[in-house]
Amino acid sequence: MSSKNIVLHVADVSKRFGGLKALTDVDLSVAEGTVHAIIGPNGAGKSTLLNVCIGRIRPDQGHVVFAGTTLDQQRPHEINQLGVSRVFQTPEIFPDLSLLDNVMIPAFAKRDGAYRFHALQSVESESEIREAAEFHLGDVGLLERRHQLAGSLSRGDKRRLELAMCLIQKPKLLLLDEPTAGMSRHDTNMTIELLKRIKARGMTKVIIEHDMHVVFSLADRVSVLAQGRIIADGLPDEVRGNPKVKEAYLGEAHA
Ligand SMILES: Nc1ncnc2c1ncn2[C@@H]1O[C@H](COP(=O)(O)OP(=O)(O)OP(=O)(O)O)[C@@H](O)[C@H]1O
Repeated sequence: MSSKNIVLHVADVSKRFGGLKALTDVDLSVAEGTVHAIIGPNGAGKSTLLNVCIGRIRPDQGHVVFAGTTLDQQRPHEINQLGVSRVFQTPEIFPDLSLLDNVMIPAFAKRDGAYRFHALQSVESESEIREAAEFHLGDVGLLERRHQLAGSLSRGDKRRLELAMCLIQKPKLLLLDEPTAGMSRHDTNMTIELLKRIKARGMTKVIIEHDMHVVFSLADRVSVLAQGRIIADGLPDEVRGNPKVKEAYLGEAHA
């Protein structure tokens, strides 16, 4: 690991679901300003690990430390307020509200600590938030559709909307669970370009991704999970050539 500041440290985390060991002794360090990809076959524990990082799942053992704060007792909205945002596999949007309202709500939440739409803010700050929402809708290519209802979007567009909902919070750490799932190749490439632009803004990202084109276009470092354990961790080219990684994926192909 480089000498850069570690912004996220997963230390010795284990999680069982009944008899199933979803995560076993997982250690992971994410350096500030980098894109860290987590890859692995289906059922490897990637989403569980992400959910541990945002406080949705409590580990049976181990800790997660974000920017010097141990997250053991923190609830999801408190972790969000510390500067962690996430894009889920299934977009969590407000289908009956416009795209613009969807992107404005998390900005109020970040500031006020709750999902209140008309909170105690002045009209001026509301107009600033609207401007920021329009900027981030532009970021994800949805500005022209800002007055449309979010429920009318395709699955790929809902994921881009959710990304804008994260970006407006200006997170220190952005966690992305398969950000290009359900997208056409064109939209996938647009998302890669967008994530590269965000990288230039210095935001640290952890990305779970099945699409190796996305992983190798973006990642500075790759960790590989298989059956709940980290089996490889390193630079993308090192991981690509690792025989254990090939075996884990071949095992899946032959399953
Ligand atoms: N809430 C739960 N209760 C019981 N088992 C669960 C739960 N969540 C996940 N699992 C199991 O834990 C294991 C890891 O699941 P997880 O979703 O973290 O894997 P993944 O690597 O994200 O898979 P995929 O790539 O298919 O999304 C799987 O065997 C899954 O069935």
